Amino acid sequence: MNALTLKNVSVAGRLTDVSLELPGGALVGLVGPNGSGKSTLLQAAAGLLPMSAGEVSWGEVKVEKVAIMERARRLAWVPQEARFEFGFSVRAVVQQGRYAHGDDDTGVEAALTRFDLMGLAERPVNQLSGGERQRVMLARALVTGAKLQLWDEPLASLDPRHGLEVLMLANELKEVGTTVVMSLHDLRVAHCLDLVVVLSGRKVRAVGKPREVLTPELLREVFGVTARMGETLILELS
Ligand SMILES: Nc1ncnc2c1ncn2[C@@H]1O[C@H](COP(=O)(O)OP(=O)(O)OP(=O)(O)O)[C@@H](O)[C@H]1O
Repeated sequence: MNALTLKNVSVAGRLTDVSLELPGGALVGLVGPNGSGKSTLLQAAAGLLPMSAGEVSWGEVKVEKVAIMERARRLAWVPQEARFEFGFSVRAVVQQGRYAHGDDDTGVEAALTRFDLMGLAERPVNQLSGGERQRVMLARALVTGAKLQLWDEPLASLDPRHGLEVLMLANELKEVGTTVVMSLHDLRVAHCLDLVVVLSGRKVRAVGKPREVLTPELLREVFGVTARMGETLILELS
C-alpha cells in the first residue's frame, strides 16, 4: 500500500498536475530549483493548502476524510522556516507534538535528548538560532509518532553533525515503516536516499531511484549544472 498518493494535484499558480505514489517505509528526496514547487507539494500533501484540482490520499484514505485530530497522529509536517510569535519554552513546543495523543508526553524527553535540546529545554523558542529552531521542529515532528513525515528543507540550517544525525534518524524511522519525504538542495544527500522526485517549473520532471534519475543530462537540463562522480570530502558521525 502506498503511504502517500497525489493524483493530478494542482495549486493555482504554484503547482501543476502532480501525480505521485510513494511507498511506506521509504526515504524520499524532493529536489528542484528555487520556486519549482517543493514546499507547495509538501503543504498540499499535508492537507494544508487548498488545491485547485486533484486529490491527496494517505494510505487508502483521502485526506479530507481524515478527522483533524487523526491527521495530527498520521502526519507530521516540518516547515522550511520555523517562526514563533510567542516565547513558549522549547520543551512546551516539543510537547505540542503529543497534543493529538492526549498530551501524554511520550517520547518528549527522548526527543529533546536526541536533538541535543536538553540544555535549551527551558529557553523561549523565539530566542533560539535558526538551526536550534529547526531541531525543535524536528523533535516535535518526531514525538507525534506519525508514519508520514514531511520535512521541508530539514538540513538547511543545520551544522554538519546535526545534519548527519537527522539523516540517521530518518533512516531509523524508515526501518520501522515510516515514510520520510524531505525537500533538499544538496543533490549529494538526495543521491543517498531511496527515491527522488525532481520538480521543475512547478511540475514533476522525474521520479525514481537516485542513480537512475539524477543523471548528468537531467541535472544539466533542470539545474543548469555539470555533474560527475568523483572524489569528494566525505563526512561521517564519529
Ligand atoms: N504563498 C504563496 N502565494 C502565491 N504563490 C506562492 C506562494 N508561495 C510560493 N509561491 C509561488 O509558488 C511557486 C512554488 O513555490 P515553492 O515555495 O513551492 O517553491 P520551492 O521549490 O519550495 O522553492 P525554494 O527552493 O525556493 O524553497 C513559486 O513560483 C512561488 O513564487
